[in-house]
Amino acid sequence: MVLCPVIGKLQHKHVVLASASPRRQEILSNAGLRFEVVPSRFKEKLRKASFATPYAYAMETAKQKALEVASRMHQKDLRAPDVVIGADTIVVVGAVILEKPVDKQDAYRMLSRLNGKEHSVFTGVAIVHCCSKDGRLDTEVSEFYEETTVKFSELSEELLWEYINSGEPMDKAGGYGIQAQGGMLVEYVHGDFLNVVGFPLNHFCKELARLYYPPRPEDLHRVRHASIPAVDTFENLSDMEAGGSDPGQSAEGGRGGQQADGDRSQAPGAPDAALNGADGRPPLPAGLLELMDGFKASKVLFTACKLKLFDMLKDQGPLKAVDIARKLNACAGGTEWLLDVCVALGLLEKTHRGYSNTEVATLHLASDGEHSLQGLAEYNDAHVWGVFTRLGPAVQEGADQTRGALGVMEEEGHLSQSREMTLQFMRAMHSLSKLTAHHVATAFDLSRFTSACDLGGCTGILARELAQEYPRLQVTVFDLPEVTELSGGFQRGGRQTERIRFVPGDFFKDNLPEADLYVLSRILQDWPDDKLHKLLSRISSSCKPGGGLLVAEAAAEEKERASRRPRLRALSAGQPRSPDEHRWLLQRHGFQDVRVARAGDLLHVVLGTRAVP
Ligand SMILES: Cc1cn([C@@H]2O[C@H](COP(=O)(O)OP(=O)(O)OP(=O)(O)O)[C@@H](O)[C@H]2O)c(=O)[nH]c1=O
Repeated sequence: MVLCPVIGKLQHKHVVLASASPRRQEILSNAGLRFEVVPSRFKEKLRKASFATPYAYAMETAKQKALEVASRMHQKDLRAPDVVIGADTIVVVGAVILEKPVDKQDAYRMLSRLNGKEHSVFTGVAIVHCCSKDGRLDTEVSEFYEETTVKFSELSEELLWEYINSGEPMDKAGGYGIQAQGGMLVEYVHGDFLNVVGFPLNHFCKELARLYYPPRPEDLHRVRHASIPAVDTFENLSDMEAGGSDPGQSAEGGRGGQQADGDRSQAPGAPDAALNGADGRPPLPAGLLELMDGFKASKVLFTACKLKLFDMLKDQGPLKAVDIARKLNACAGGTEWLLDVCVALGLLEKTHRGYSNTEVATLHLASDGEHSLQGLAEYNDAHVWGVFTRLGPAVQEGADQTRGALGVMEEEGHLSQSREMTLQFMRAMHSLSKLTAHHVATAFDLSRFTSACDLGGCTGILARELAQEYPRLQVTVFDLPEVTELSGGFQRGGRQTERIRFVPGDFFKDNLPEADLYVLSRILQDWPDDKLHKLLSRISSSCKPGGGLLVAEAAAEEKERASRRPRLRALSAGQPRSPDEHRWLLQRHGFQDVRVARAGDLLHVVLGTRAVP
């Protein structure tokens, strides 16, 4: 019996599972799918370091597995199957990717790494639609991934070896099988269990639904409308009809989809195949409509954050609209309207019990979480929003282009503002740095340094990460007095904070604190060339031969420089520089052995060693 109608869509197709994994076969046949098994011969040997994220690696491996089977079958019979499914499961702990152990020692190394800790299990899936044209194989690939968090209990050596000797770990990523005896090692699982076992069935069905059941405009859920005049054009349905409001996608950025970099919105001119009329009319310009409405979605997000909606639902959800309105002291109709739009944007979920946060909202939009981006939302609403309303005049009148079309930076730094504005800016930087600090601190091995000075280190998030990562390191955070004065409010306890001190000063005017390693994280892009050279030359004079300079900036490889996020940021903060430009800048200021590394999805990091002058 096929429970899920979308699986039925594959019933009359020749479907091939390009996998030798008995678990994948079982999961898919239990779901009612009929398929042939043709294990892939693709060797899992892609260079992991060349992928920005572990899931990009898993998706690419899954794709290559499926494509290898499709082309082998096509070569053999000059006929390809209709659909080939490939999958790859990896276990990720810290920055390390674990696949299947090669022997018992390897299994022991893997299980010891996982012992007592949380890790992620990613399965990348590729669904390849094949068709033979004039003896040639044409393929269309849809790919996605699913992440599940698993925590292992503290396990004794004896138990680990007993488990290894059972033989179970050997054909399983990370060296364990959660569905069998390995389940005894696991304290908790967050997310799709079957994803850990080897195949994310639920996400697979959603992907099939996306492919086989494109939404008809009349089926799309209309947002009920109370009266909030500034954004009332929501009623015209363009968000919905444009297909821009798939909850999981809009809120979670890079999850799933064809692109691994998170920038998966459709290009404005690209036709939306799902809505393309067969009657010769031009296709609906879905990407364009989505662009036109982008500002409304941002404002909804900012407003909900400002009302502390996500905090309320984190602690008290699910709640009915009337109760939320009462607690907010707001109009019931307007509140319900806002809540429904948040549901459409993937920020909230609605059930018969009321509204509750989605996972992404609890993680990133409640104010107290370790990964909260509330500060960034608040700053964008209070400051950046207003700046962008001046884009038209700025373009016409011509602002200082090296500082971005908007030329928003003040002469001597953007913090010469009110205390509240400074705090808002600090909260925004704090939110963002929490996402990136670990990647910056670990992009290179910095253990040879014993003292570091983070110039413009703001609330000390990166300093904390450095101190945590390098137990010998003393870290100075050097920032403007108005910043260091307020930084106390951002400190959390912890042993490493004893090795962090805050020193007030202006890096253009005051003596820089002594250090073996100077750090500039997201500083250089804010300054025009003259200021940048002044700053680098001051660092170069303070840095002793053998000392280091670490620069972290927005990832701006050539191909990414044309992409959306850096371009938009460039409007208010100037053009991002590429890793090669940073390498050249460091060399020009007396640093040698300059190395470049990627730090997570958002930044690249450059490290140079001060040469003897
Ligand atoms: C974490 C975990 C993994 N696995 C198995 O680990 C293999 C991963 O390896 P792969 O490279 O993705 O697949 P494969 O087995 O080599 O098959 P193929 O698709 O032919 O490459 C798959 O089997 C999965 O079930 C479990 O059975 N239970 C678990 O808890």
